[in-house]
Amino acid sequence: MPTSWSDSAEKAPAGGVGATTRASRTNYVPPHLRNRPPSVDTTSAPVSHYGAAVGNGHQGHGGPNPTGIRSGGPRNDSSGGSSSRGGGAWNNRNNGWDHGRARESNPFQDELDTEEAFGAQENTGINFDAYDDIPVETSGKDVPAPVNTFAEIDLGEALNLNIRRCKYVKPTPVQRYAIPIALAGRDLMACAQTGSGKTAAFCFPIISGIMKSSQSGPRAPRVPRMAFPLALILSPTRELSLQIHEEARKFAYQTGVRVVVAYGGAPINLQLRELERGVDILVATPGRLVDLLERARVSLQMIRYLALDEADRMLDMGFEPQIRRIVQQMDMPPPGLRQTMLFSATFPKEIQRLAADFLSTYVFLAVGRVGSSTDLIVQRVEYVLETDKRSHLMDLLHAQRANGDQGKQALTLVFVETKKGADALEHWLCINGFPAAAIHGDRTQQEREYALRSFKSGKTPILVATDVAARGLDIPHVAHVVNFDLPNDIDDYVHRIGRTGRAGKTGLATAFFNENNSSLARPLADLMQEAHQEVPAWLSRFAARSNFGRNRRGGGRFGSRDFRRDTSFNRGGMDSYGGGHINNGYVASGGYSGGYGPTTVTSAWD
Ligand SMILES: Nc1ncnc2c1ncn2[C@@H]1O[C@H](COP(=O)(O)OP(=O)(O)OP(=O)(O)O)[C@@H](O)[C@H]1O
Repeated sequence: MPTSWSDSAEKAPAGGVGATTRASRTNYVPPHLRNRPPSVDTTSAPVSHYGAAVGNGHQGHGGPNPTGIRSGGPRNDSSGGSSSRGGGAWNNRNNGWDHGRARESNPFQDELDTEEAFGAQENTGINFDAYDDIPVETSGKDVPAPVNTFAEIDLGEALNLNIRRCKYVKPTPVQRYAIPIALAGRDLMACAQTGSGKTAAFCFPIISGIMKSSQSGPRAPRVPRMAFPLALILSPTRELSLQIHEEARKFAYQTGVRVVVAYGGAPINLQLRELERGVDILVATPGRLVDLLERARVSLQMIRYLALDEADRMLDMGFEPQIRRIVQQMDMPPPGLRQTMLFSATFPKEIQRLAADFLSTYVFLAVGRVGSSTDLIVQRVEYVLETDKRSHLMDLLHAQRANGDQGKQALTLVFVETKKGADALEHWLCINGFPAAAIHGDRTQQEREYALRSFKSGKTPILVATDVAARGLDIPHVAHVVNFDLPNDIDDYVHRIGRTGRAGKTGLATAFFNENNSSLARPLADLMQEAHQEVPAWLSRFAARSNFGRNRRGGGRFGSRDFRRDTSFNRGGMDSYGGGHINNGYVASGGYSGGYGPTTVTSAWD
């Protein structure tokens, strides 16, 4: 085992300039140098500022490494790396890639700006003590063993350096399990609690896989103005796609793997231009991707990795037809020929059943909630009549302000049911002296992004949101989530409160409950109990009266359980299910039940 992962990354300078020239770096041939005729190359092998040797005469491709040829298809990009601001002219052999990388904008800069805005830099590392007793369950055939450190995984030096730049010292539980599974080429359905690092869990293997396979794989056809990404990451909202893109750019910084984002509400021409410059990993929302496919500007025939973030949401009634279209009815290779990874904090069994269509002999991974990060969120439920909600919220905000919690560092996210309700509450808060912004599907994309920026920076420390902001968004310093209107579905509640208490930090979630929320009483009481929260007596009485939602989540200690464990399912026979394994002393109960109703599609979702 290597001494320490940190040891190796530590020695590299922060900017990467002058970093090592070790062979692992030379394998990857950046997009714009692939499939070029051998004629114009230099005879020497200049070493790039970043350690990647380029311009060697071998077959006209990069590097002194004789195997450093990637046949993965034409990449008309000049910028190199993942930045949209990369430079250099296309086919600029002498300084193209190197030059492009040198000009790759630093994706870590925005983070520095945010840290500055919030004053003293916080420890951004995960509080790993909070994860020590986390139950983990895997099922499927021949599940690869988990790792304890990044050092145990061969992710490649450039990626390791970026992990260190991200200040990730140890992998989170989902990363410990998911990364080796994905690196082994296995399909994966992973259910892990909110804020536990799922993005990196699917990005690392994709980036590493693309880097390592640069010398193998089939050639993409040469079709003018058509992009052939190797990996596709789909997410349900524009903001989440943007966030994944930002994260992936950091992980891919100076690796030569180029990440492009395409999402609705933004000018398509800019996105087309980015695609024309070459793309290895495409992060997209389904609607915009369908548009690009219909315009024949993107082909999925080279896809080797497909990741669905918030996969249960992507496969519910709202998105499923579009996802089927993209994954099954276009030119994407079928399961088995591509690697598919589905991630979410919640995975209803109906959705698991649907998802199985997209997977081949997959591993199911569940990282439990009890004794895990959801415990970091203190959950309170208060009985509040509809007519009293505003004054109740005002009391909360005044108390926060009096306690000094509403300082620059404490952000409050308030969830409401409707877009109109969001507008009205934002207005009311502002005229009552609480700077607020709002985000929902009727706002223009510019307005949405502005609201999010203003919230993140602390300029408007309150954000009123519909469910468009419920999933995936990783906003540091959100100290309080208020469910002004509770959702109808307990899984939506899980995602909403997960906007606080992220990466091992603590958070507070307050819900306003009244008769209108009766159907949520039982699953909410169950969830709170599981997470060791105090359940008010009146809520238990509501729950006892209610027949709704019994075992709604069906996951017991986990966000969900592998539906293949159901006896009914097993009778049907599925050869890919190879039994299960539970860690940390938790024993499989076996007897969990389904009971999921149809997934609710909230009106406010974009
Ligand atoms: N190994 C790690 N060490 C320290 N911080 C990490 C690590 N992995 C991820 N993080 C940080 O944890 C935070 C949450 O990660 P991420 O957004 O991927 O969570 P998630 O599981 O996708 O959450 P959600 O279910 O809400 O989408 C991010 O700020 C990320 O940078």
